[in-house]
Amino acid sequence: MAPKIFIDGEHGTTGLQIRTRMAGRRDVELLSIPEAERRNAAMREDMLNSADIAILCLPDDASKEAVQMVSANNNVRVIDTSTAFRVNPGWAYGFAEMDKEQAGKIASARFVANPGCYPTGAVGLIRPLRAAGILPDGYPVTVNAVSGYTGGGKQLIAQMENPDHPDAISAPHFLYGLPLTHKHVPEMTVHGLLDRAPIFSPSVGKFAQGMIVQVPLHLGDLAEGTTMESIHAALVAHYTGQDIVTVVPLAESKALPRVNAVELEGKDTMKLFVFGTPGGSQVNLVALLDNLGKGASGAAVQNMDLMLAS
Ligand SMILES: NC(=O)C1=CN([C@@H]2O[C@H](COP(=O)(O)OP(=O)(O)OC[C@H]3O[C@@H](n4cnc5c(N)ncnc54)[C@H](OP(=O)(O)O)[C@@H]3O)[C@@H](O)[C@H]2O)C=CC1
Ligand SMILES: CC(=O)N[C@@H](CCC(=O)OP(=O)(O)O)C(=O)O
Repeated sequence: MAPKIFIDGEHGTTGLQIRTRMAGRRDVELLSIPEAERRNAAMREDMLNSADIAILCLPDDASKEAVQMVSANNNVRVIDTSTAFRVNPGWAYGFAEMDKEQAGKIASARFVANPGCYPTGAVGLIRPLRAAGILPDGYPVTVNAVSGYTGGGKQLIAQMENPDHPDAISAPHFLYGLPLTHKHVPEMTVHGLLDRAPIFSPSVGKFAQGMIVQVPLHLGDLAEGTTMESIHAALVAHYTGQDIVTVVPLAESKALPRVNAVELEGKDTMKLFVFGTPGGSQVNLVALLDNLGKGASGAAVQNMDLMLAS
């Protein structure tokens, strides 16, 4: 019998994209409730408890409520796409490429926390350098990023796409998270293996799907002898053996005049770049992804497949 999958929040931005990715799959049975009943708690509870894997695509509070609904039912495994459980030690962090053991941890977990879009890029760049001893304790890491506006879900999509919306946003690019307390900072700190919280400055551009995450570094403040080439080599070594996270060759990066935020739109992969001048004193590490691909729905389906294979 095909395993049953229920996407709670299937009519939202992340849920819809998971459904699209699952369309035509015969190896799973999708459980569904009509859009008009999406907030019907009794129906959701029934579906959640009928599923082999429940994928939660809900705001944090609704996710916590859904987890309560299945907590006593050991037959249901959960993938949560919200921020609610990402630094909870009882949950496996759903970034399969972050360590060699992570895919196995996800595969055998009952509870998997899908990473945030920005942390996917930031952790993807930072963690290998911490693990290799290149990024020392106390380094003042900064993370600057731009996201497609679908990252803000249905509400931000309406504000960006509908000029008649009462809170319409006309800016082609805006900074937010200005108090520097974005909800992704704890996740970047914990899974980036940082001992000091990074300064995180997010922004949104007038494009639907895509993301650039930047981590600029001063080489002189890293482990002795660190160069642009040794950072690149550490990233290559970390991501060898899989094909979802690609480290772009230095010669290829050097030839690029610009990085296009929407290059990976619709794809579930992530590209990492090391920019700078050979022999120079600074580098800029860049992650390129689709906020709804490797940053959300693509990662959720990847995690579901790992769990189904176990
Ligand atoms: N968009 C993105 O790029 C990313 C999103 N995420 C996370 O994924 C989750 C979903 O976000 P996203 O898809 O963007 O959000 P959306 O607002 O687009 O969709 C959320 C869906 O959940 C429904 N919902 C809200 N509250 C409840 C409730 N109490 N009970 C049942 N259903 C409810 C909404 O219904 P209604 O229409 O009635 O509000 C809507 O269908 C969030 O936790 C978000 O942080 C993670 C990574 C990236
Ligand atoms: C553009 C935009 O608004 N992005 C969202 C993050 C999207 C994401 O990763 O979602 P989680 O809420 O699941 O972490 C934000 O900054 O809150």
